Amino acid sequence: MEDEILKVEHLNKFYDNWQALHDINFSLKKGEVLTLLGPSGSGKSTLLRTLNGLEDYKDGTIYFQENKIDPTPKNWQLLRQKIGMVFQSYELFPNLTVIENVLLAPVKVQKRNENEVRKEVEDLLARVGLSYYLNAYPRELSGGQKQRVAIVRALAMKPEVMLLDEITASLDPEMVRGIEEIVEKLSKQDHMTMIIVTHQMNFAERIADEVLFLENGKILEDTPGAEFFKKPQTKRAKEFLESMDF
Ligand SMILES: Nc1ncnc2c1ncn2[C@@H]1O[C@H](COP(=O)(O)OP(=O)(O)OP(=O)(O)O)[C@@H](O)[C@H]1O
Repeated sequence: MEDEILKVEHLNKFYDNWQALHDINFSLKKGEVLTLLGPSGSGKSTLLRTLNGLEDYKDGTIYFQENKIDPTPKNWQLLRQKIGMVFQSYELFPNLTVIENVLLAPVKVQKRNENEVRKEVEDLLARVGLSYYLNAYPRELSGGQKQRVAIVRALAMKPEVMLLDEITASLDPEMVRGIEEIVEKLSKQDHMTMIIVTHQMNFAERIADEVLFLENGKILEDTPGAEFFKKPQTKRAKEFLESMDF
């Protein structure tokens, strides 16, 4: 399909002998935001991590821009330049400053010109309100600021798609909204293609073009966001939304 960035067909994932993901199928088009919802332990993080090569899978096929991924470590290393990921726990290097954290991959991995990248990332850091913190260390930042750095670090690679794994889950409530606004702008203004795992239902409703509802490692629903939050198709999804006070 034209403009298809990611496609997953019949993906099965095991942890030892236990099956964590069952026959996962979906596709993601350029500019689209897919949100993974479901109860704790339903396999959302596992699926996201599999799409970034952080988890192996037993069978099934993942396509990136219509090319079948040969899931070798070397291929995933290359693909991580195109498939950016942001984690709940920031994963910043504690011994590097903000600007050093952000410049590391574009300069050392992508071998791009440092001055050129520096200009770009300074603009990105300004956009998220971090101009005064270029030379600060992660320990000097709040959780919300650290997460902004992590988002900019992923963006600095100019990825085709971003995977966001519960990126507001460790933040104080007053920080959550600021991060959500950054992600919403990324979608609405920059048309960034994203897959988002979140427990914030209001945010998911605002941002999701499509919702995958998972339970026990299976996709129970694949529904447009506008429909899912008004009228989920399955009883389980309805109960889930009620349990989230939605
Ligand atoms: N490294 C691992 N080894 C073994 N089992 C794992 C591992 N990681 C996750 N699991 C199991 O896989 C299942 C899915 O976990 P996963 O973290 O993907 O769920 P989730 O939907 O993201 O949950 P949450 O909303 O609580 O983050 C759970 O039963 C979990 O215990």
